[in-house]
Amino acid sequence: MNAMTEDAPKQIVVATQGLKKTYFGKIATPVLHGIDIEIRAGEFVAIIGQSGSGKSTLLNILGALDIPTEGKVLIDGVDIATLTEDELAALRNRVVGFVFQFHYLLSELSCLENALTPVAISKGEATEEDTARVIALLERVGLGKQIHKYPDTMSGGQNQRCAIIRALTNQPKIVLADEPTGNLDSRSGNEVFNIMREMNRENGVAFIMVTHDDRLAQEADRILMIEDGWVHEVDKNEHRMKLLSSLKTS
Ligand SMILES: Nc1ncnc2c1ncn2[C@@H]1O[C@H](COP(=O)(O)OP(=O)(O)OP(=O)(O)O)[C@@H](O)[C@H]1O
Repeated sequence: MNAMTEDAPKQIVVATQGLKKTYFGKIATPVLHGIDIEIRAGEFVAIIGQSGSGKSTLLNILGALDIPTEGKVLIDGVDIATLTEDELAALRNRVVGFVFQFHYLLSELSCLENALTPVAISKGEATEEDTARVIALLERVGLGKQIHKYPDTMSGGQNQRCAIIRALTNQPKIVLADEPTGNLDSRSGNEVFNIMREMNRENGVAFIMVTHDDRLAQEADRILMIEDGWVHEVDKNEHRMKLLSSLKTS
């Protein structure tokens, strides 16, 4: 590889331009006022901000689970407003993986069957190759002995690790994780985070993670903060200093 290709900026996998979101209920709630962000292949980005600031709203829009009131969302270079419902569902299934605070594994399926569901949805049936690949991923995250177990016989951390592999099964370009460690004790939370970071580094999948945990945010490549409806990039050195002083006083 020559220096030019090494320095070439990575592909933008998700971007927003002038993104606004208002919820219209009895009263209108403006949440996002005009967001321009770009996330590149292989980046690990943390989204932080106070409760109610709009983190989940932004993440849901980035994954095309919700639509903006104004502005553009480009997923893998495609302006999603130009797609039909079916095209959007196909793009989402091919390019985006999701991890939520609660694992949402299906209780009647084993760990392996749960992890294979995105393949089953896109292809109808998993091939032997798919199954072997997903078993290898489950083994990679320490679930080799759990593959035939059901969610209610696995720990919270094991279920969340299975949910992460499910998000990676279709070899997406982006994984969106909404407080993936929020329901776990700190040890399991750290394990789950480390697995996401390893998967990000090994497979070059971009991760966008909403978190309330400033220690985990500090481990990301970039930190974006939502404040008063706007997003700004947080200087990681300043964030580290604040984190250290809060740890000293706590
Ligand atoms: N479906 C909805 N209808 C109306 N208002 C909504 C809806 N969903 C979210 N909101 C409001 O939008 C704002 C942002 O919510 P959002 O869940 O995105 O915040 P958040 O930063 O993820 O919060 P938290 O950290 O508590 O999970 C909040 O004021 C919330 O009450």
